[in-house]
Amino acid sequence: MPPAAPLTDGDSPVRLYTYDSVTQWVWGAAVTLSVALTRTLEEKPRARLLLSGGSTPEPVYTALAKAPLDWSLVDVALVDERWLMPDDPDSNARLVRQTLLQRNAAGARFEAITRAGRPLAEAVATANMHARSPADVVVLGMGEDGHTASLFPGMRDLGAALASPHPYVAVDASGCRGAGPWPTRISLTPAGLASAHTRMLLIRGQRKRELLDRVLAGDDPFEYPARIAFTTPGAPLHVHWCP
Ligand SMILES: O=C1O[C@H](COP(=O)(O)O)[C@@H](O)[C@H](O)[C@H]1O
Repeated sequence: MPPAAPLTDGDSPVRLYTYDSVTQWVWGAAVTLSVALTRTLEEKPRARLLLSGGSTPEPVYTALAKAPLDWSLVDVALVDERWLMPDDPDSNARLVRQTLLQRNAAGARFEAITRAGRPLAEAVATANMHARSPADVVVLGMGEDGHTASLFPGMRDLGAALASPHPYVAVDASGCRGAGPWPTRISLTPAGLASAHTRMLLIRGQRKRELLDRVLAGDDPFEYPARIAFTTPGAPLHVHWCP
């Protein structure tokens, strides 16, 4: 099924695609990602795909796993990770393994950020080393507090993360409700997002639709860090939403 037509015009830094049903949203987003990866592989020997975690993207990743790509040429990495081992049920690595890295996509190369016995600083350094290959396609999410990746409003080191020249940083989101029981995290930064030629934001539900309107009404990332998705110079942001 082809993606729904964007609601915003072609010059806007944000293109909004709305779907009537979850099924349409899943397939619209999955087809868009599959096309973006196919086009990348027409231009480059390998494609680099960065994926968010959380609860929203699961069915899209499951659908994308069926895409008829040469997945052995796709490097899959994470937008962010909680300071949990990659087999922890609450880790973003586990989500990606159980949903995307199946079926046709089982042959993709996956880089988890955390590994048993590896300290936080080393995990960040390794993520930054992998990120020397710039991201091509990035899938972002947005929490109900307006966070994206692991950049939370009110987070004490948010300024440093936003200004970092490095693609990944360690963050301490203690006291940020949206971080749940996992305050220590590793996050993509605007510097890490900038290279991607395809940026997608996957959101569902009326609350996030209303939040999106507030996010799009300004440009201060300290209020809503999700604004980096469209204020970071580079590619336009494709927002895929359904009720
Ligand atoms: O904690 C996280 O939350 C966001 C949003 O997740 P959702 O459950 O509201 O969809 C996610 O994008 C991020 O990768 C994750 O670490």
